[in-house]
Amino acid sequence: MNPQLLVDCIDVNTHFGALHVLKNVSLTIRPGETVGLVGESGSGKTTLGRAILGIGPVSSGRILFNGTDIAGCPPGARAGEAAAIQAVFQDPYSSLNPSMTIEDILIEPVIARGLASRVDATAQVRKLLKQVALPTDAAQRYPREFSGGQRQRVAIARALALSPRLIVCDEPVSALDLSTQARVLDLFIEIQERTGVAYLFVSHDLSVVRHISHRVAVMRSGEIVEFGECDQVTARPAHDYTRRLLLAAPVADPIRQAERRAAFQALEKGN
Ligand SMILES: Nc1ncnc2c1ncn2[C@@H]1O[C@H](COP(=O)(O)OP(=O)(O)OP(=O)(O)O)[C@@H](O)[C@H]1O
Repeated sequence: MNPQLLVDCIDVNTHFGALHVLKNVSLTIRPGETVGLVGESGSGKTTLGRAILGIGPVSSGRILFNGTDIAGCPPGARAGEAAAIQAVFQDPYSSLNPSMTIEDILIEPVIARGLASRVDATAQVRKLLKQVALPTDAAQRYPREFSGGQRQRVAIARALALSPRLIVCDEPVSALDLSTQARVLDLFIEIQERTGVAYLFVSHDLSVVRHISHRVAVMRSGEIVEFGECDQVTARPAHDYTRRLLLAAPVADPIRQAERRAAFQALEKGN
């Protein structure tokens, strides 16, 4: 075991019936690091994220979390810190229960695990809302009263409620408009700087991954074909498939790219 690693996936395989989806996948995540996971639709990114979360199957291989093998172990059966691997998914509209107030959404994971009394958990809500830059009066409101970007902030706050060491972020900004994407990405970075949480950041969008990742893994047909420092992989890719992904990104949607650059530039100027 390497003590410098938070997550160490070793030769992970997943089959869905006859379909061999993950093929000897090895990938590491260091404490406080963001690893971007890119690849075309159907390449197996979500399957790997779900395996790490304990909500998807593993046929063989090991997933070490802080040295403990958690492969095939559902979240409820995970001991200690491994219980606190959290997730933020793509769709902020369907991932929040519409009949619950934001306060109830935020305290539910804490109460469900018996980690705090309702009174203590409620006291945490204000802090969580502040962490994601939502007003404290949001607590008594319902998801329908918020925009997509605000709902994704609620989903991030819910993930933070258990003080996780890792959040699996599966396309967490894909459903948002471009300026909201930039602001939510900025929030992910700010939270990481403050808390030291690590992210596995799954996206088909290389410009998003480039903005947020320390290292990038490229997945093709269930295999990691390239894994390295973000600058290295995106500026000097070693694999043809990565080069094709990089070439495809700006050409496929030049207007989106220009808008995104403008949004990031505005962010960098503090607008
Ligand atoms: N529960 C399941 N049962 C059967 N096949 C599945 C299941 N989940 C995923 N698959 C298949 O596994 C393959 C990989 O899917 P996965 O969702 O991991 O890809 P992805 O890279 O995340 O794609 P996308 O970017 O479109 O979300 C696909 O062929 C998919 O149809």
